[in-house]
Amino acid sequence: MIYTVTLNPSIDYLVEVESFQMGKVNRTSYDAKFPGGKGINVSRVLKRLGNSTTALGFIGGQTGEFVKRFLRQEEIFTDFTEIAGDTRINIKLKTGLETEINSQGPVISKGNYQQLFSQIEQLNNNDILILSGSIPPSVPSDVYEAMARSCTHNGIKVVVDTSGKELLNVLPHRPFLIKPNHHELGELFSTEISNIDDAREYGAKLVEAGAKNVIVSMAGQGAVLCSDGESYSANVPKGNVINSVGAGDSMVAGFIGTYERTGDILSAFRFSLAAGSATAFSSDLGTLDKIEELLPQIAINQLTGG
Ligand SMILES: Nc1ncnc2c1ncn2[C@@H]1O[C@H](COP(=O)(O)OP(=O)(O)OP(=O)(O)O)[C@@H](O)[C@H]1O
Ligand SMILES: O=P(O)(O)OC[C@@]1(O)O[C@H](CO)[C@@H](O)[C@@H]1O
Repeated sequence: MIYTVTLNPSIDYLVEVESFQMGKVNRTSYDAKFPGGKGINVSRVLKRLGNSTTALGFIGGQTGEFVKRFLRQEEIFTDFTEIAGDTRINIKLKTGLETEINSQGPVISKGNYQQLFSQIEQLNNNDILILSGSIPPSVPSDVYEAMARSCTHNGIKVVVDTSGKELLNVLPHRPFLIKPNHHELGELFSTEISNIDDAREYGAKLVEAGAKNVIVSMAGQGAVLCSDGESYSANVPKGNVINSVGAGDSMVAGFIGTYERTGDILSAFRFSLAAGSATAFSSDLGTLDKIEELLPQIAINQLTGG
């Protein structure tokens, strides 16, 4: 079974405003609510690909009920830890530009944290654990490191999609996949990643530091996969970007879902690009039909130099 962990789920409130005026009353031309949080997005895309997942994490209040109901309607298994506070609401404002306002979210008690941690300790070695998204201020900042340590000891594949120190600290525990975008990769090394060669060079450093597979996503410029002495690039398909929320999560889902079905890293990489772009070209997460339509446009090239 694939388990996703979302420490800080959300309702994503998508608001479209034409001719937005700062400091004025604006009226929406479109609005919609979706369950959000990176792990939950990964679960939703994996379901569309035909992979079964259980979504774990902290959930509470009426907003949490909305998230659970929505996931139930999509027939996604959940085993959330119920908390006293309300699941947050994140605003995704589309005005021509995309502006996001992500709330801090509710306080997580020590008891809540221990409850989630003991669920993780019960996973077994056929399972895959996907740890995705920001860590709420009330949760120990080494939570991903601690979960990764516990799982890799038990032979469980761990995927981590986060940034900064939290990402660096999981590397010694040999995560199966990490997926920094090029900005996040640059921040790790205090440099700028502006092309495929830079992404290959610095992605390979993360493999040396312990990651088995590293996908560096570069938005419209494509992506690079580094794994065990080899690296590959892939292009993105052509299309109209209307929503980047969840595009990175869709890449993680596309990679893991395909890897679980085929065991083939390159097919997984190709599918991950198609899934990311299918979401970027849709108002919600990309559908399987959309992903399959985009797949033929994606070519993989082996890169020289590691
Ligand atoms: N201009 C574009 N054309 C086609 N696909 C795109 C474009 N921009 C983003 N994508 C798709 O979205 C994926 C993820 O983009 P990006 O590198 O910005 O990752 P991210 O920062 O993790 O995403 P997110 O916006 O979800 O945080 C890309 O690999 C690609 O598949
Ligand atoms: O605040 P975090 O946890 O960093 O990110 C949360 C979030 O922006 O990430 C998802 C898209 O990747 C959204 O569904 C959600 O609102």
